[in-house]
Amino acid sequence: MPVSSLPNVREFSTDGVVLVGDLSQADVQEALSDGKFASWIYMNPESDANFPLAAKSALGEAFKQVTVEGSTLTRGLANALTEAMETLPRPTMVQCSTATRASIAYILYKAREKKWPQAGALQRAREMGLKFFSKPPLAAFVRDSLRSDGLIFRQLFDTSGSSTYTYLLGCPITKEAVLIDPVKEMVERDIAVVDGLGLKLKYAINTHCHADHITGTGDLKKKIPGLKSVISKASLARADMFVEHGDVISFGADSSSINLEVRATPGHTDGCVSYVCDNMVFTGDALLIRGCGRTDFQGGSSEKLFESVRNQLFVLPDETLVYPAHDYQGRTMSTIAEEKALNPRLGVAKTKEEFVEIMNNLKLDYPKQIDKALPANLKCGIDD
Ligand SMILES: N[C@@H](CCC(=O)N[C@@H](CSS)C(=O)NCC(=O)O)C(=O)O
Repeated sequence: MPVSSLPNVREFSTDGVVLVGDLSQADVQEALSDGKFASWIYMNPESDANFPLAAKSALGEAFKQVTVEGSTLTRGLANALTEAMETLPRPTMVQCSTATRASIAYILYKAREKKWPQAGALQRAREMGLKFFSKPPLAAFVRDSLRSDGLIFRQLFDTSGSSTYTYLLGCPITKEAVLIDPVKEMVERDIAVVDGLGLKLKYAINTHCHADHITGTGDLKKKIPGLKSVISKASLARADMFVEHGDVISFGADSSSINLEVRATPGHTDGCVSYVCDNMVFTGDALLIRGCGRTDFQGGSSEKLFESVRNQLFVLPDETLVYPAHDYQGRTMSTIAEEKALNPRLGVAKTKEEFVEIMNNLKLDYPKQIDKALPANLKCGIDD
């Protein structure tokens, strides 16, 4: 009998992982035949009537029983499941009553392997149709397990005039930290916040080559030896490290590293990227609160921006927190659900044609600092 005919079966052949529900003893024997499975994880207690005794006897150390039920849903359990998935030989069978809890083991393992932040992992789990979403306590367990425990986070505002938000993210264990979109005029403030929290800056990251202010990256690099600047390759700006869609910037402790997933979100400029971290997305000027970045200079394209927001940002879980690079009305954050419903330019009710029409008629003044900001930012914020 092929594995595909087992009850509630879900095969991830490239990972050598099969998720399955309760099996008859005959199915267990069949699954073990010809060495089809080199390891097995069973998620019900040993007392369960369907306990696959034959698998335990045949596989010895490669058989792991890990009870996944209400009272055991802790970070310790998530770590044990992930470790079992990482270390057991392939192919491995992951079994529970209906393959619902088994899907938890799979997403925890894939998120660690691919360094997906929580929001990115949950998006992919949804796209894969993993069954744990059908049980709210299990979905909550997965969400909590994928959070970056104790992540340090500060939102800092440019009071010198550009209304830019700079974001500080830090690891509570190693104290490594990154700044997203620092502003030249606010560098002393940023350093004071970093020092005050006992953090060590590793990366100064830009979402794009800004036109309205000079990045603080160059000055930060002068003051903090070893600090690396980061920007997208497509921005054509100077930096120590270039990122592209799909890259992950990691910092913090190995065991619980903090991951920033890079998503290309061109349209405001061709080199715009957004960074997904934990349950947040830092959207730069691609998606603003109830708005979006203008598309009338720096290679801007309304069509591209529409695709970027719809295909890279609105696919994130609804509860993902949106942190933009600017707000001109004192708003600090939004969510993907809010922007999908309420963004007057590109909420889901708007077509691409309507969006392009809106963008063609914004009639915004050019940013006051554009003539000095653009050349400086192409050189990592060095103003000469
Ligand atoms: N008045 C400001 C510039 C305001 C502006 O154009 N903001 C940009 C982002 S910075 S290039 C934008 O895309 N705005 C979209 C919008 O709808 O406001 C200045 O002079 O700096």
